[in-house]
Amino acid sequence: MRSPKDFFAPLAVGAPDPVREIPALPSRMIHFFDPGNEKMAAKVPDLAKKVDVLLGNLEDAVRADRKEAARAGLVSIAKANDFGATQLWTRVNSLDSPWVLDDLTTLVTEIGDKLDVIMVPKVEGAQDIHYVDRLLAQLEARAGLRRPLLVHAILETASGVANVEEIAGASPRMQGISLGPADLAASRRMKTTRVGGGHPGYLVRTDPVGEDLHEGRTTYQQDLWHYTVARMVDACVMHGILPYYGPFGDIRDVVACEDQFRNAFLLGCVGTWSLHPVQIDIAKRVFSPDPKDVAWARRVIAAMGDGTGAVMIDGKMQDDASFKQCRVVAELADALAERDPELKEAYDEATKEVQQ
Ligand SMILES: CC(=O)SCCNC(=O)CCNC(=O)[C@H](O)C(C)(C)COP(=O)(O)OP(=O)(O)OC[C@H]1O[C@@H](n2cnc3c(N)ncnc32)[C@H](O)[C@@H]1OP(=O)(O)O
Ligand SMILES: O=CC(=O)O
Ligand SMILES: [Mg+2]
Repeated sequence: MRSPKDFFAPLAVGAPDPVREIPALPSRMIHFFDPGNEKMAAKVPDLAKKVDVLLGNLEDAVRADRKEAARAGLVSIAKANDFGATQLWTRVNSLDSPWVLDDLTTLVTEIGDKLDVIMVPKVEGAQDIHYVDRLLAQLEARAGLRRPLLVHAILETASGVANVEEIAGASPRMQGISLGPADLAASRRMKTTRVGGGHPGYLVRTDPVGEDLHEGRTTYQQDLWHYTVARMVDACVMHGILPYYGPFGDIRDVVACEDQFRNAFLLGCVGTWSLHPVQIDIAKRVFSPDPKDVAWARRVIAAMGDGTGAVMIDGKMQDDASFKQCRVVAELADALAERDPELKEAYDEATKEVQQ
């Protein structure tokens, strides 16, 4: 184990100093595209204006015989475009694959100055992050990078879930963790065949009302991902990094997609993945706090002064704890408003209405 004293020392001579704090940049949607797919690649400059994060995906969903085209495509897209405030991430192939070494070597040396975060799939434990950490330091030194690349882990194996706290704290590069429900379901041998979302068979039923065990009993579908998302959020917060929901594969079902995203938002996630352009606006809507909630939060903060004591607002008791919740909402709204003039207007408008 590294000594805490050495945690923020570079892992290779000439590599940049690790960051001490993970920047809380807007990342409501991490938009996946296949950089080797010409149609998708052509949409990237436009999409960059609409999303917080663009992610060039090299792993699953890219055919084995297209891996090299995807990698080369990402290099040329990154070189040809300036994405402004939109972050550029990549998802490399898994650490046991024949492609990952070339993914990391090529991307860091060719476009390391353009990339913000490297997403690592199928992370099993801290050892996987340690491997990537040292390799990135060596490559950063070779490329002469002045800013360290950050690392994002996908939580998609049973052992990854069992080790999630140590993964979250394995390196100062750790930026965040996303739930990977599809691979996680396979790893756990869950009996589902979907990419994220619920399942009608996972339910609870009210007690019987009479002799007939079928009559008058309501069922409620339960969330398959509640435990994992909640555990992931705690691990991330404990280590000062950011939690995300992952993919929702039923592209047509925009309603259930919004529900799944909102559950994750309410539980503490800061964003999600968008797999198709239709999911971008859903993520934006869900992961930007509602103007009414922002107005309420600002009102509570104003009424609470230094944040101690208790006050009554519209019949509801507010104290230090609700003040802190309101600050989470208000600070997120302020950060998003800085980037999005429409949101700023909506938040300020709702705040004015509450003050009148
Ligand atoms: C479990 C996991 O690992 S999830 C993460 C890995 N998976 C992915 O990254 C999947 C990314 N998304 C996709 O590959 C595609 O969206 C698919 C295969 C799901 C659907 O693609 P299509 O059948 O082409 O969808 P559709 O016909 O609705 O697309 C409409 C247009 O949007 C484009 N488009 C679709 N998805 C994307 C995207 N993610 N980014 C940019 N453009 C896209 C299509 O190329 C098409 O362009 P066109 O109008 O010029 O023909
Ligand atoms: O990579 C994502 C997943 O759900 O698997
Ligand atoms: Mg996966």
